[in-house]
Amino acid sequence: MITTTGLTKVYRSGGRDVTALDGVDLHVREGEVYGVIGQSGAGKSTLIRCLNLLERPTSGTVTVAGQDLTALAGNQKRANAALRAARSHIGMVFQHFNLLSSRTVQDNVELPLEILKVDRNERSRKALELLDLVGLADKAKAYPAQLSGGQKQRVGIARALAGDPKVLLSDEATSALDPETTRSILQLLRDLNRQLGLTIVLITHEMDVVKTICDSAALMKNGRVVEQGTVAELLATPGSELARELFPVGGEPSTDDHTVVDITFHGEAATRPVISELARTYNVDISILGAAMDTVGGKQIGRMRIELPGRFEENVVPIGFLREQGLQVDVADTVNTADAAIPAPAAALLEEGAK
Ligand SMILES: Nc1ncnc2c1ncn2[C@@H]1O[C@H](COP(=O)(O)OP(=O)(O)OP(=O)(O)O)[C@@H](O)[C@H]1O
Repeated sequence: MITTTGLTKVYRSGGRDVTALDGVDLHVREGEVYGVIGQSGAGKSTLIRCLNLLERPTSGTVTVAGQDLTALAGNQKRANAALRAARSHIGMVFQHFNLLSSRTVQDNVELPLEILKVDRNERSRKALELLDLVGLADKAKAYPAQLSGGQKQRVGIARALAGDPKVLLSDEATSALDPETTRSILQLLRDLNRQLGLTIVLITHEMDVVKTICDSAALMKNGRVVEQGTVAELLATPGSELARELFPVGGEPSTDDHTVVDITFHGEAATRPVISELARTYNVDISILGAAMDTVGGKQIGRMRIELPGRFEENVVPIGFLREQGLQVDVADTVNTADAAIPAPAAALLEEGAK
């Protein structure tokens, strides 16, 4: 639904160039909720603003629903009209709602339809339908100042849906809201995604948001996407920073003379009793140091940190067994760095063990 290739944005600021986006290749599938996460200054806002050409990229392309928006962006009147038409199929929700205080809730939702020159009766019908969809049918005549933060964001979402968008972009839509209201807005976004088949790209700095509603995620650092994929793919990627943040497992190893292993369960492997099989097959005592299980997109996913007696060299075969079960297995390099990917020599030994 959305593809960017080599997307680059350089700002000229105070006589020097700031590269906010540095060759971003993004792939968002139709109907998914896609989270972009990263620290302040990573380039998230710039990216989302480039997706609907609110910000004009310095180079690279943005294609939404098969249409190359960057090709439409020109200075001629016709190009602008084409871009406006394409943009009407991309809704946007903002952190601070951006409602007009002098307009009623209904009139705020009608605004994009006025710009699209939809007639008065149709505008009114559509706005009331959308307010009903976001649970605010009784607030049509209220003014933004009379609403709570969560209600304001519901109006912002209804307004974003006015042009029947295929894509909804959300720029930190829940950052200004308390945890309870955040949950209800995320639930609303999830419901809209399912009911309307809406593709949603949301940017956030909160891992919990990604965990609650995202099917896929990308991690941004210094204007680059350093990891991206479905949650299951990320979990299956050795050393994935996103996977580690999504499913942190704590637990300190007891002594140096043990091997600490982080196991990621997803798909069919999540439902099999692999730990007890391991203990029985190899007659080994296993300590569980930490674990986190969750349901993501209706599938059980989790991580577990276990400790096996003996050094790594003595555990090559049991670890090989775990990998044969289709589990993602990361062996701690040394004590307290158990989240590290399998170190190269260890990986070589594991392959030996598997033979
Ligand atoms: N209009 C601008 N002019 C100059 N530099 C800018 C402009 N907008 C953003 N930048 C710079 O581009 C980089 C990326 O900023 P951006 O706002 O996209 O990051 P972000 O990840 O969204 O951060 P935050 O979470 O704090 O909003 C930063 O170094 C920022 O200072």
